[in-house]
This record gives sequence, C-alpha cells and structure tokens, in this order.
Amino acid sequence: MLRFSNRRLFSSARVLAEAVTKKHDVVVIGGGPGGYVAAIKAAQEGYNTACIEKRGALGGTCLNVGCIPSKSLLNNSHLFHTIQHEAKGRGIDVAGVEINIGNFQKAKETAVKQLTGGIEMLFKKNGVTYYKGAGSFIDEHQVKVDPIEGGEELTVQADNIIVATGSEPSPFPGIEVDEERIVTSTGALALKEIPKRLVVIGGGIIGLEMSSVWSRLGSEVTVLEFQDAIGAGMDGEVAKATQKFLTKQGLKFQLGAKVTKGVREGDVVKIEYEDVKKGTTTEIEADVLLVAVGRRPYIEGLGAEKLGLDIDNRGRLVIDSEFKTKFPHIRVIGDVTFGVMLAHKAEEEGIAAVEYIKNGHGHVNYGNIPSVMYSHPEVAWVGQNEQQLKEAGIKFKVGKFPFIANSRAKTNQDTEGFVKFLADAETQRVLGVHIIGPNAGEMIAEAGLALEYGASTEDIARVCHAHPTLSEAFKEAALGTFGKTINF
Ligand SMILES: Cc1cc2nc3c(=O)[nH]c(=O)nc-3n(C[C@H](O)[C@H](O)[C@H](O)COP(=O)(O)OP(=O)(O)OC[C@H]3O[C@@H](n4cnc5c(N)ncnc54)[C@H](O)[C@@H]3O)c2cc1C
Ligand SMILES: NC(=O)c1ccc[n+]([C@@H]2O[C@H](COP(=O)([O-])OP(=O)(O)OC[C@H]3O[C@@H](n4cnc5c(N)ncnc54)[C@H](O)[C@@H]3O)[C@@H](O)[C@H]2O)c1
Repeated sequence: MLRFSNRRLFSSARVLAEAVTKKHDVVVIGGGPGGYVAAIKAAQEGYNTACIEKRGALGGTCLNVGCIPSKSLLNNSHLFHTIQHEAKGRGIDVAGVEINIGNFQKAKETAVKQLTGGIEMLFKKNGVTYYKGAGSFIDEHQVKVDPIEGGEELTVQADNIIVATGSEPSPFPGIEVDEERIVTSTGALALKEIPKRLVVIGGGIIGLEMSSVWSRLGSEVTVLEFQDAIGAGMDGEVAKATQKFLTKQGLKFQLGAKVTKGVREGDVVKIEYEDVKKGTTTEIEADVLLVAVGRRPYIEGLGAEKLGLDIDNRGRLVIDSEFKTKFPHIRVIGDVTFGVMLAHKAEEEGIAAVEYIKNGHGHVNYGNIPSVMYSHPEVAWVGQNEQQLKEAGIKFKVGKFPFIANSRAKTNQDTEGFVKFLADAETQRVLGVHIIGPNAGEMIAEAGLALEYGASTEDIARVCHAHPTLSEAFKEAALGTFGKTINF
C-alpha cells in the first residue's frame, strides 16, 4: 500500500513537471527593443514564439527608464523653458508660468505606460507568448522561468534562443548610488524635486541630456568629464560647438576632471575631483550627484557562465557575425553584446537574427547607425567623423551650412547650429553627416538613406527640397562640398 502511494506521488509529480514544460520554436530572453522586436518578427515568420521578461513591463531600458522617459522630460522641459524665456520675443505675453513637478513626472509616466502596454497588445496581435519572469539557462535548450507575480516556476524548451538581456549603469568605484541623492539615469529621470545644484559625472549622452532637463527647470549644473571633450564619440568640431551652446544655456563644464570622491552627508553630496592637467584638487557640493559614466552588459541570473557562454573582458556575450554563440542555436543581440548601445541598433539586430534563423542570412549595416542627442538644438550624426577619416588616411571634402542662413530656422527663431557633410574628395560619395540644429534627429534619416544607397553629395544637391524647410540646410551643406552653396 505504502509502495503504491509512493509511486502515485512520484508519477503525479512527474505529470506536474511535464505540465509546466512549454515548448516553442523561438524563445527570446529580455523584452527590450532588441528582444520584443525579435519576438514579433519571429512570430510573423510563423514560429511559435515566446518572450521572457522579468521587469513586469515590456520595452526594456528604453521604454521604461531610458529613451522614452528621457524624451518626455526633455520635450516638456524645453517647452517650459521656451515659454518662460522666449515667448515674449515671439509676441506672446505670458504670466505665472510654473513647473508642476508632480504633473511633469506624470506626463512622462503616461507616455511610458501607453507605450509599454502597446507592446503587450502587439504580442497578443502577433501571437507571442509573454512569460513574466526571470529566465535562466538550465541547459542549452531549456530555460527556467521564475515568475515575478507568484505562480509556478516553469521550464521553457526551444529550438532557438535569442538572448537580449540589455545593459545596466556602470558603477563608479567608491561612489554608492542610493537613487535619491546619488543617482544613475534611472534616479535622475524620477526626481521629485528640482535640485538646486546638480553635479554630473560624465559628459556623454546621458549626462548631457539629463543636464539639459534639470538646468532648464532651474538647477545649477556642473558636468565633470574625464576626457578633454564632451559628447562621447561626436565629431571633434561638433563636440566643441555642442559644449559652446550648452555653456550658453548655463551648464558649467570641467574637462580633464578625475573624480576622487562622492559621498552623501545628510541631504548634501560632497564631491572631490582632480584637474588632471593642473594637478589641483577641488571640492564641490551638490544636492544631487548623477553618475553617468557609461553602461555595461547585463547578464545577472541568466546562467550564461554556468552554460559556458563566452564572455569578453568588458562583460559582453561573445558572438560571431551571425549573432551565434558557441551554441549555434543561441544568438545574442542588443546592449548585452558588441557594438553601440542604442535602441535602434538592438532592433535591427533583432530582425537580422530572426532572418538568420529563417533564411540563413541577415543584415545590419554597422557603418550606418545614426546617433542623436536630444538636447536643444539636437545633435545627430551618422557615418564617419573627421577624426576617423584622418586616422584611416581617407581624403575628404567638408561642406557646411549654418542654420542662421536658413529661412525656416529664422522664422522659427531657432538658428543655432549647422549641417556638416564629409564626402570623398574624389567621388563626392557621402562618408558622414554631422548636424547640430533644430530637428537634427529627424533630418539625419536623409543622411542614412544617402549612405545606404552610396549617394554622392551631388545626388543630394540635385534633389528638390521643399521651401521653406530646415532640410534646405541639408541640401545646401551637400552643395558646400563642391563650393556651390547658394544662400551662404
Ligand atoms: C537614460 C537613457 C536614455 C536612453 N536614450 C536612448 C535614446 O534616446 N535612443 C536610443 O537609441 N537609445 C537610448 N538609450 C539606450 C537604449 O535604452 C538601449 O540601447 C536599449 O534599451 C537596448 O535594448 P536591449 O533590448 O538590448 O536591452 P534593454 O532595453 O536593456 O532590455 C533588456 C531587458 O531584458 C530584461 N532581462 C534581463 N535579464 C533577464 C532575464 N534573465 N530574464 C528575463 N528578462 C531579463 C530586462 O529586465 C530588460 O527589460 C538610452 C538609455 C538610457 C539609460
Ligand atoms: N539619445 C541617445 O541615443 C542616448 C541617450 C542616453 C543614453 N544613450 C546610450 O546609453 C549609453 C550610456 O550613456 P552614458 O552617457 O552613460 O555613456 P557614454 O559612453 O555616452 O558617456 C560616458 C562619459 O563618461 C565619461 N567618463 C567615463 N568615466 C569617467 C570618470 N571616471 N570620470 C569622468 N568622466 C568619465 C566618458 O569619457 C564619457 O564621456 C551610451 O551607449 C549611449 O549611447 C543614448
């Protein structure tokens, strides 16, 4: 009798174990821009697809604590600043303009919620199974899902696995983040009060976008950058011009600054840095210190090491040109592997990885990934910059056109910046485009198209651009590479 009930117990446990094993053709771990796009694409290609996401919301860093919330704060702080400081000069008398920080943050949260909810609907529409939980490798074909909302653990089996677990802020050794007074971008996006003094370590894209937001709302902002230029990766001339316009907007910069201390004492943060050229040490105080010194790949709890996936010395999962790890059916895309950490790069890789699974070939043009900094004016670039062309020994011509000479920018009273083309000296083939200006982030798409199709600057200059538009500055800068601008 005892033996019989034991056997029954054993067999019912096995039934239970079998009941919670789900099989799919494709399983994606991580529901950020890389992962969710890959999952939808795989489902559209006819694969039985699942996506495992542990955040409780889809969209990853980008939609929840990155691109989307930062752009909401950037847009609305710009609007506030314009109404406050520029309305009068445009013939609009306004009084009593104030920021309501609660509602300012609420507008951001509404945008985030609508967009992350939208992805959940897209999953339903395309038949992607959504597992809300943390995924970790059991072996090369099985992933355990630890549900975040209670419920039973389950095992997911798949023929193909795409890892898209993203990135997290790089820590600064010796500085302890509490996301209240010492914050990463996540805390900087969620401040409940406008800090009187904001100090930012890192003059890269996060540092400069967040500095713009809080400075427009009234913070005194100091940016401490270790290198002798801001803008991590911008063309040298553009980086200098960017620093100039941000300085005009009230930001203070200390380049060549080696931060040696950042500690919270009550409601104040004490920071110490060395000027690497002069060898002097300076102490400053802040109400909030933002640490924005880059991001690093995120693989915590994934079981990548246990499975034996190769990881390089920067913590990135190692892949070949087809996104394959040492297990050919496990592919990796987005921030957690090589390349720039940008949402649209992760998305492109999501599509290409699925195309590899389906057809055996896929394509991402890594020479044509645009970058945009959403300051005002925006800074956008694609292709190569002057430093890179010089290093490679490529002879090039420069064509430039300032927005001050563009009629639409004039009517908009928004004339800061320029369009700069770098074109092959002999063939005029476009090699890179760098823009500081209103709507630079939209305009850079035309440059991307030109690069993709191998256009010359003459090809662009021969295309009729509508008048009066900012895009005429784009055409004129192309004309500039052969010295024939009309309006400047
Ligand atoms: C403040 C800020 C602003 C930014 N602004 C821009 C911008 O304007 N434009 C731009 O192109 N890029 C921007 N970025 C960068 C962009 O957010 C990233 O490049 C992009 O999100 C990378 O996508 P991903 O899919 O690779 O990873 P992520 O978006 O990081 O998504 C990974 C997801 O995987 C989940 N995950 C991790 N491990 C597991 C696991 N074991 N099981 C289940 N789920 C897991 C995580 O919870 C996360 O949701 C910004 C970043 C920040 C921080
Ligand atoms: N608009 C966008 O596309 C956007 C917006 C935000 C973030 N992102 C992406 O997120 C990622 C992370 O952004 P980020 O700004 O943190 O990184 P980043 O690499 O763009 O910039 C980091 C900056 O910190 C500086 N730095 C590093 N160590 C330092 C130190 N010890 N002291 C002082 N300065 C130091 C670097 O020189 C660099 O200028 C980037 O890949 C970026 O592309 C993109």
